[in-house]
Amino acid sequence: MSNQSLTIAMPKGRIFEEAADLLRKAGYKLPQEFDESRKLILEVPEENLRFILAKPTDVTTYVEHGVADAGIAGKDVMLEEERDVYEVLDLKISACYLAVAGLPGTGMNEVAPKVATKYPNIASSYFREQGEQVEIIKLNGSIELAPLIGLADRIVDIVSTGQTLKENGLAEFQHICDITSRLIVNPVSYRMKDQRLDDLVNRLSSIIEGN
Ligand SMILES: Nc1ncnc2c1ncn2[C@@H]1O[C@H](COP(=O)(O)OP(=O)(O)OP(=O)(O)O)[C@@H](O)[C@H]1O
Ligand SMILES: O=P(O)(O)OC[C@H]1O[C@H](OP(=O)(O)OP(=O)(O)O)[C@H](O)[C@@H]1O
Repeated sequence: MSNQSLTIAMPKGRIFEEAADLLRKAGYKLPQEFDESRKLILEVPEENLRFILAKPTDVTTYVEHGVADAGIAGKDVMLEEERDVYEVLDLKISACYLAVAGLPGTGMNEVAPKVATKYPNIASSYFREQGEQVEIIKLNGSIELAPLIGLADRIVDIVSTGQTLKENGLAEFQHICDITSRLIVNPVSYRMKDQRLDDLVNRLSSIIEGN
């Protein structure tokens, strides 16, 4: 197989552990330093492989610009950003879903309905498809605060265990879509480094299918 160099963008944060585990099971020698150090670029010279560690929402940027050949990103980020990258494999890790939630027993304000979210594009297309005209308010975190404090009637946010909704006394109204992490590839790398990327996909696929 060709020994072209390969750069893979890895998400920091909650996806990291499952993604690293999957790559290690697929035989990629992620240095142990990865789990402990603050270093952001780690080389595996014997495999001509380099990993970069990025914020989950920035992985798509590195891959779209071609400074990383491949990366791991949540489907939520892919749907929100519509980047020019190929989504080549469902890694079936970091499962969660996007939902509409709000205060139980409340409807939307009939005159000026407001929806708070970290995902303005996903939220506006969802409500457009439902035939509802809403004002979208972009937040960057603690989305569940919005209905509690009177900023919005509804939120669109990630639900995983449901604990955050429960502890804040919110109800889930609609399930929008299921989310898992995906392997994404830069379109030029896909052509130029096809053997190495096929190998990556095949090795990861056999682990995912065996899980
Ligand atoms: N409970 C959850 N909350 C948020 N994201 C989740 C959850 N469970 C799985 N995910 C997936 O993990 C991805 C990364 O999560 P998140 O954006 O919270 O990253 P982080 O690095 O942990 O936090 P931050 O981006 O604030 O640094 C999401 O895009 C989503 O696909
Ligand atoms: O269903 P659960 O298991 O409770 O998980 C869902 C929560 O986790 C995420 O928030 P995160 O922890 O990323 O914090 P944030 O508010 O800063 O986005 C998400 O935005 C929800 O608030």
